[in-house]
Amino acid sequence: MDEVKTGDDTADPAAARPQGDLTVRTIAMPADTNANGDIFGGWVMSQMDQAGGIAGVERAQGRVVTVAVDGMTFLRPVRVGDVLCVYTQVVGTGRTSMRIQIEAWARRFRTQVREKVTVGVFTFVAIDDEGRPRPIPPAAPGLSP
Ligand SMILES: CC(=O)SCCNC(=O)CCNC(=O)[C@H](O)C(C)(C)COP(=O)(O)OP(=O)(O)OC[C@H]1O[C@@H](n2cnc3c(N)ncnc32)[C@H](O)[C@@H]1OP(=O)(O)O
Repeated sequence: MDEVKTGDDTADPAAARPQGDLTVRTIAMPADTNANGDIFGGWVMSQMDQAGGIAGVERAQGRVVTVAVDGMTFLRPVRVGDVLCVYTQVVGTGRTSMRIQIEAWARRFRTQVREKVTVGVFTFVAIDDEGRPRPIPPAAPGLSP
């Protein structure tokens, strides 16, 4: 699989910046809370899956499905009123599959404070109209991988 290196911003959290393109931006609502009053991890994963799907469709120029999720880490809770911003970056492609690094950041309610809340690498497979894997087309010039 062709892979690209991604930035490691763990050394200096104060200097941390989202990696990738802003793909989904949405607000966390009361209906998405768990018994603790925080937002369900499943809701955050769903937003990440949708963002990965958008990035995957763009890269694969057609339908894709999620086949695997690796290294999902919930770093901080998301709270009602936070703006969830999901960033995506294609970090590797195989014949029919793509690995997309996805970061979710929360802009805290009524502040400009931004925190990384969840990260994971999702694998999507390009599929044809019958749901069978199809080859990923070559990347557009200047884009990698
Ligand atoms: C169940 C759900 O609703 S989950 C949510 C939505 N997702 C889905 O519905 C997807 C359900 N799964 C499927 O339809 C099928 O498994 C498919 C179409 C994704 C893959 O079909 P398969 O017959 O397994 O295809 P195949 O074995 O050729 O693998 C296709 C690619 O996926 C990759 N792949 C398959 N399984 C995995 C896995 N668990 N992890 C990472 N990559 C995988 C293969 O390495 C291959 O990549 P490559 O062509 O780049 O080398």
